[in-house]
Amino acid sequence: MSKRVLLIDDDKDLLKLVSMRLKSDGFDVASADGGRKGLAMLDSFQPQVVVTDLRMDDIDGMAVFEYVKANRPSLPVIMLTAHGSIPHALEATRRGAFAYLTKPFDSAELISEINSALQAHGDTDEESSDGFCARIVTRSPLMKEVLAQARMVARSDTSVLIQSESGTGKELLARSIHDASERADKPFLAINCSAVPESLLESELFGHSKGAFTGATKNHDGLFQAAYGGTLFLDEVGDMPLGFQAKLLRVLQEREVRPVGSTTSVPIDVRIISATHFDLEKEVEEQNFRKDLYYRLNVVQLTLPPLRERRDDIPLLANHFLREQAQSKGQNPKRFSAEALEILVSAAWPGNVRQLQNIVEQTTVLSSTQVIPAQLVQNALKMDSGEIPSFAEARDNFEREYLAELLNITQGNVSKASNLAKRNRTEFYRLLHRHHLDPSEYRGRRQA
Ligand SMILES: Nc1ncnc2c1ncn2[C@@H]1O[C@H](COP(=O)(O)OP(=O)(O)OP(=O)(O)O)[C@@H](O)[C@H]1O
Repeated sequence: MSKRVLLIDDDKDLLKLVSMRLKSDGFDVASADGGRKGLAMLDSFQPQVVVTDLRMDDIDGMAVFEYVKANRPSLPVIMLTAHGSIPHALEATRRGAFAYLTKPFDSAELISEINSALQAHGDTDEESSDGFCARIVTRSPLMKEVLAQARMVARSDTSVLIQSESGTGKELLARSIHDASERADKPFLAINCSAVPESLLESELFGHSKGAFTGATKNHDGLFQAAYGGTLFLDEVGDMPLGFQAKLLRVLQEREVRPVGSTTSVPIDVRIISATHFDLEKEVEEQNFRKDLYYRLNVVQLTLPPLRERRDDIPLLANHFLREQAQSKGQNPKRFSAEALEILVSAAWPGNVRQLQNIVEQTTVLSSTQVIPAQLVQNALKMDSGEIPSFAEARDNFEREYLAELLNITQGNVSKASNLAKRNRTEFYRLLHRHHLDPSEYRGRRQA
């Protein structure tokens, strides 16, 4: 596929000449004879490199660069400058422009800079063709398929369930769907159902009225009300306690909430996007998740592939995070050595994109040179490689050990064990089932 170059220069002759030269070299070129026209072509043409003259009458090259930097931070910009404006071009490269060339320049020189820019920026599209999910960096066909589905559902009000491994970008996708929907100018609010204790979920989501419980000193809008007109993202919905699932279902069916302690209901207007790293269908089969709620949440299901199934994205994402980090610190981006990149590309990535982001952050901070060496990457991956479980894994491990200990103490007596845990028997059985613990194996055992 030809690489797309957007050429902006108010010198029409030069525009024609350079455009011909780039086209004969296989580039797909769009040209604009002014900054304003150039910016207007960003969305329709989706360039992979922008080449812009610095001095122009309407919007100058510096303003073009600033606009691109703010709106398409990963799109490289090459500045063309006349001799007198070199200081401005230097300033632009200091602020993140990829390179500058002084007029008159040799076309071969420009082509070489364009190729370097493409290489340094992952040599690929960072966005899907219509600008949907501008923040989602990918070149993976698997991802593009998911994004195409997401783009279609964004337009409707359908409930979406995103079922994928931790760190694959579920929240980012949910936010992108919201941004591409008609609800974009209303709030996008998120709640992590596994991080909020059951006793607080109701007031967090539905709100409470003054005096509803000790400490409720004034009326409080829940997230359903606060997100009115917008989108509510229920993260880790698979962790929602069964008892609460029935309440949520009722709210979704009746499209109104009654804040805790209130006698009146309030209408709601939210789109629900939920996410889980569990196989929710299996949870339904094992009666850990309500079937009726599952069907209500899972009108459309999207699945993000784990990073190990889209290794082509790794250099792209690594460069993206390097640039993001440099930008936040107002520095020039560092880069990975070729060997370091190879290690990144072949790593296992159990924590997916979030883990890659952490590794990039760690190694950038620790590298004393602009080029991050392979050894640093290797060390960071080793340290990250599993002695420390993820929060979800640690919680699962704790639950399993806790339940096993209760069975051990009570020698497999489920009534006693559920009493100790202050859970009813049915729920306790479900927990045992989820962790594949069989009480009969503990009967008659001497306490360990
Ligand atoms: N394709 C991508 N392009 C750019 N950034 C990404 C991409 N995928 C994920 N990220 C970034 O990686 C981090 C993790 O993503 P996110 O929180 O959306 O994942 P998640 O699946 O919701 O994670 P968890 O399961 O841990 O809640 C975020 O900082 C997000 O911006």
